[in-house]
Amino acid sequence: MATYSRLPGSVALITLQNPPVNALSAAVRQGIVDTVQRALKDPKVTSVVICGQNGRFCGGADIREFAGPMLGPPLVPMIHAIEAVDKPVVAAIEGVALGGGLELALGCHYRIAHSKALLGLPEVTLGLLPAAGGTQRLPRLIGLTAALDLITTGRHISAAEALKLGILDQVTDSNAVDLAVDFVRSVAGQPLDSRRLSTLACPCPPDVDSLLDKVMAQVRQRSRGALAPVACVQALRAAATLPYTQGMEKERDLMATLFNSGQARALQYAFFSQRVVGKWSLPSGANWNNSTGRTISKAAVIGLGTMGRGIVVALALTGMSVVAVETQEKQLAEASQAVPAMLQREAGRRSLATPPGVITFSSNLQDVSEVELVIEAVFENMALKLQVFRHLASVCGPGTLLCSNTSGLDMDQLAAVTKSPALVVGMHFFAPAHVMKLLEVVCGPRSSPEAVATAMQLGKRMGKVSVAVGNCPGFVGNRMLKPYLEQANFLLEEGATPQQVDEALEEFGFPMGVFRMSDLSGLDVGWRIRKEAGLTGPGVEPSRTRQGRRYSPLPDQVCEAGRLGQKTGRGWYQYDGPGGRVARSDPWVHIFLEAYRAQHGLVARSIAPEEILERCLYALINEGFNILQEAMAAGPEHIDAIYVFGYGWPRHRGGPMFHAGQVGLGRVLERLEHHHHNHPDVPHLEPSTLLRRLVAGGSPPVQKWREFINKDRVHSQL
Ligand SMILES: CCC[C@H](O)CC(=O)SCCNC(=O)CCNC(=O)[C@H](O)C(C)(C)COP(=O)([O-])OP(=O)([O-])OC[C@H]1O[C@@H](n2cnc3c(N)ncnc32)[C@H](O)[C@@H]1OP(=O)([O-])[O-]
Repeated sequence: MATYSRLPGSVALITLQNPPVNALSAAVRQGIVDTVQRALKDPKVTSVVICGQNGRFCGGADIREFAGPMLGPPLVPMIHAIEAVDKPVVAAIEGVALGGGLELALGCHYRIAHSKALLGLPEVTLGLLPAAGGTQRLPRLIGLTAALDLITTGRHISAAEALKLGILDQVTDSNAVDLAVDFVRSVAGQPLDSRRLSTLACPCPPDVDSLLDKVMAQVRQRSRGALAPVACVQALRAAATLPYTQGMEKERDLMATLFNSGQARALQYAFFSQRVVGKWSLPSGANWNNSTGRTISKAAVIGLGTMGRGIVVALALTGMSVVAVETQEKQLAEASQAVPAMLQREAGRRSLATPPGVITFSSNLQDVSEVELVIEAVFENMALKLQVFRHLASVCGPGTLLCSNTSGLDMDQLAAVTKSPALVVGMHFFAPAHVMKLLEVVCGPRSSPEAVATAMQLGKRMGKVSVAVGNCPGFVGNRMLKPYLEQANFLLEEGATPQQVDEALEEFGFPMGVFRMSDLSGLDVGWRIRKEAGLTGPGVEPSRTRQGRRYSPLPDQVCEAGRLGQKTGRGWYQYDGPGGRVARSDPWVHIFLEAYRAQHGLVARSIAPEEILERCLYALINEGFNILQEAMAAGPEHIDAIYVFGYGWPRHRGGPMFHAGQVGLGRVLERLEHHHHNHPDVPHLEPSTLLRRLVAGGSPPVQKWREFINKDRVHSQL
């Protein structure tokens, strides 16, 4: 709703009320229509201020309403009516003016904001465009070039930047509503024609066509198949080339196409998934709402390889002091050079409100005795990690939280060698740890609510999307990756090339296909894990069946040839030299694959991109169903957030589990059955019981899966 009050000096104050972000629900829109009418009709009112309750102007259209029929007054005529009012209307912006919220402000004649306010048109991130006149009014106000940037990226900008761009008329460090009220009194009676943005011409550079073509080309390349950024450019072309009314028609038509697309549904689902995962719970009943985490002010990181260095930076960026420990002198010397530079770069990029914390480098584990939380980030080797945890248990106080950055080892085994297993929890970062948004918080069977809450809160402080997961080999992300990688290798055996597999996945929307990604991460990482698992190495029978199932030794053989990826200048592709970035097809790989197939009597066949996608993605999705059934993830949103934020799953496809729903669960089941029939020695292709159950239950939408999962859970950690 919206409330109306009359202030001294003939000012009407309209306050939007819809906590927590005053989204423009049907009731709020109706409230605005009614109160604006009232202000218009009241002869004693000469000017109007619109603000939002609780220091937040407006977070835009109510996204929850998008799923149902459109009720209440529509936004476009409502904003148009405000613009047409013959009494000055000022938007007093505190907190946020995003999406429809900023569009509402653009319909007002003046905009005044608090210096801490954030503004933006983030609709593109929801698969939409600013369709309440945003694509037509903003370029008329700030020019085509700046509007293209804001609308196609959806980025939030500070009040200072908005002032510079000309979106705001004034910015204040004190109360924006009070200033707006004073201001509107001072402009009452002045002509408003030049303040009605819809009547202005759009300032454009002389070579408008070439600018639009250039931006369109950039957007197409960056968006990896997403429709909304392209539609945003089309709408802005209309703003630059057509009269306002026709521009609005174009905006409406483009919005209609986007609104009904699967991509918009996927992106809105991704928006809510990101928020759902913050609300973690444990089987004990402990959850985000009833558990208190500790506020950490001093932490330590053990191991300063690539991951450890990134973790140190991520922690220091929160303002806490960090003890960075590395026992190998050479590695320590390198890290103490590299880490401060990384910190400085990242702090500069983020323009931090609080200065970064102090980092102390040490080669002595004893130096962590005073910290409140330790993150172990040594080599992925259980014996080594156990040794570190035993040492930590003797050095640290019994109340210290001990965390491991393991990417898949048993957290409970690590907890068992400490004095307080309840204070042991996994914090699985993704490389580079100070940049990547995902954090898997691994809850062992003995992890206390306090330990989980602390890790989740710390993740939030570091700006991560933290997802609580159960303790199983590979946790959630890497466990699902295993069948995906496995299928990619099998496809090479059967006749595909690394390029064909990568192209199919990149066409789907991944920033990099599986082989280019493996070259970037280093092929030795997986090789070491397979050796630890006894799947390869001296004494292991070199057959294509290992541990009772089909196995492809191809990646091991590539490593044995000294090809470890980008770092050695050769892997599944060739590069310009060690550390090179541009992947080129390598004749060596083709000859190697042919020789391998000939040696094993395999006849290469032509493999269509559809089969590549089905085999890789459905195997991964199938493992996701197993994970849900075993309660290693609390819901499909958790898996989807992990894949979107940690594994490059295209956001406009929602995540693997959402994608399965979009394809149709029946279809996924049928194709898995088909591929399992053709490859009975690949257990990962055998459809999960949960998937069968969901299909038998009528393939409910992803939001309803929990009802089936809870009936079906094998054992539960989350
Ligand atoms: C014709 C139409 C044209 C128009 O152009 C279309 C639009 O405007 S599209 C819209 C364009 N606008 C956007 O894209 C802005 C989207 N919103 C944001 O970016 C952030 O929420 C914001 C920065 C505002 C606050 O961040 P923060 O302080 O970290 O807080 P938080 O993020 O944790 O959210 C708190 C709670 O509010 C909920 N909720 C939030 N916004 C909306 C909404 N619009 N609606 C409904 N609900 C919304 C959110 O789900 C959460 O609920 P819960 O049940 O407690 O989990």
